[in-house]
Amino acid sequence: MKTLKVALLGCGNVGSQVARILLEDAEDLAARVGARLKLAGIAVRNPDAPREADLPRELFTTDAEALIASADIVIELMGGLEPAGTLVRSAIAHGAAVVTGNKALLAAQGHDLSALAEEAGVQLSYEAAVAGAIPILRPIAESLAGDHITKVMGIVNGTTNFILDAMDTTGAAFGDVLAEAQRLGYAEADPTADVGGHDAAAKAAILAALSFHTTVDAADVHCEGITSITADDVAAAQEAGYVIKLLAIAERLPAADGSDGISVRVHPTLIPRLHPLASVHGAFNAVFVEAENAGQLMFYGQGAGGRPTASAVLGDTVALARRLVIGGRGRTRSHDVTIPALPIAQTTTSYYIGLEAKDQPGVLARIAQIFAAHGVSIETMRQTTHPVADGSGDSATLRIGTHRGPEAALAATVAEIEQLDVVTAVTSVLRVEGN
Ligand SMILES: NC(=O)C1=CN([C@@H]2O[C@H](COP(=O)(O)OP(=O)(O)OC[C@H]3O[C@@H](n4cnc5c(N)ncnc54)[C@H](O)[C@@H]3O)[C@@H](O)[C@H]2O)C=CC1
Ligand SMILES: N[C@@H](CC=O)C(=O)O
Ligand code: NA
Repeated sequence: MKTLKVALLGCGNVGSQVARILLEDAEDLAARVGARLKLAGIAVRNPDAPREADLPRELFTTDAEALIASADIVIELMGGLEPAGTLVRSAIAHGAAVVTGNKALLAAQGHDLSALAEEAGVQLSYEAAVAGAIPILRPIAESLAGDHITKVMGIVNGTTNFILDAMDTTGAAFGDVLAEAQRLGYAEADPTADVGGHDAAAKAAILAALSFHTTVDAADVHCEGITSITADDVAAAQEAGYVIKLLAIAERLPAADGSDGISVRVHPTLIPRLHPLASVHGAFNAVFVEAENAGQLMFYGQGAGGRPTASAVLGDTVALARRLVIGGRGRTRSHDVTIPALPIAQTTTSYYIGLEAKDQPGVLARIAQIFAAHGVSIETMRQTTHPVADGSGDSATLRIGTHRGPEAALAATVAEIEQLDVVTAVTSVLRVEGN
């Protein structure tokens, strides 16, 4: 039986599990591939660092380039742009097939790397980069290749879902839950990538590029994280029958001139508690895909963590190893159309607004007039009154839900309401999906 040499770059949460599976399941993998997958070495910064899995010391090296030079398959699980980018390019130049879970690298340089791989006739696979263990990129790129995807919407960051879910179900504090997500291996090396929405934005860019057969610049993804979400926001959402989730949304929309555009965005979103995405708990992820002929599809599973992510890495490795056994050129994704990215102002959504106003006659009418002036229709309004701490009278807490409208009109409405002398604070503005 033929032997394919595998070089592993990085041995952290995911890499250590990939190494373990390659060693423990060697016989099964050989039977599935039709060739032995020999773990030739593991490149790390410190070969003597303690590892999750019990791995032979002689596999470790600090010389990644030497390892790559003799490999048939290179698995990059270091993370970050450099040296990962240079090493992936080096692997492609050597004619090795590449598997990576590095969404930051793919969102920033995926187009160039795919073009290089295409030119070199080598395979580049990255199922682990989006929604961990969930098979989502292969279904989009292959199973739905004969359809037209119109929208992709999902929970694609395990860390933030873990945090928001704990805030919603146990009232836990943000910082404590983040520390737990780090301990469980869900968070990125720098967790601001998670809580700031950038990890989800990188995944949204990858999803949009594959779904719409185009190039998506990570800078074109509108990105808001969850750092400003408070326990009050969570409680107000609960009261109104919603749950707050960080959603990544990519959709095809008509641009202002009537041509086609795509909107790619990540932001905290209210969704009704009966919506299927509301029941995605912990570090689980779920992605909705809408296609012209297939209709609605939903993919659900573990989006983070060493073992689940290693499953996706091994799936890619087996698939491309099978291709190496059969022979022939590999095929990576192709971008054959350019669709402009639309600014967030050109999307359509609905808002749920929380504000504090003076409890005086005429206040509601003034607020309602501003909505009307911008053509924004109010769907629900709730008011509770409470005394102001300094004894100067009563304050009204207002929660206003709107019908769907252009984002630009909704944002202008909020900006004008903030200027009203009777409004003491706009406490939260969240978009709503799934109504
Ligand atoms: N942890 C997770 O749940 C998921 C992670 N990913 C992605 O998989 C990749 C790996 O993630 P983790 O295993 O969680 O990261 P990690 O931080 O636990 O492990 C990274 C490994 O790479 C090594 N490394 C980093 N820079 C290096 C350098 N310059 N030279 C040699 N070795 C170097 C580190 O020593 C460590 O062994 C990242 O791109 C991440 O975004 C993707 C999906 C899920
Ligand atoms: N940090 C990421 C890991 C998986 O991609 C997450 O929390 O989802
Ligand atoms: Na995946």
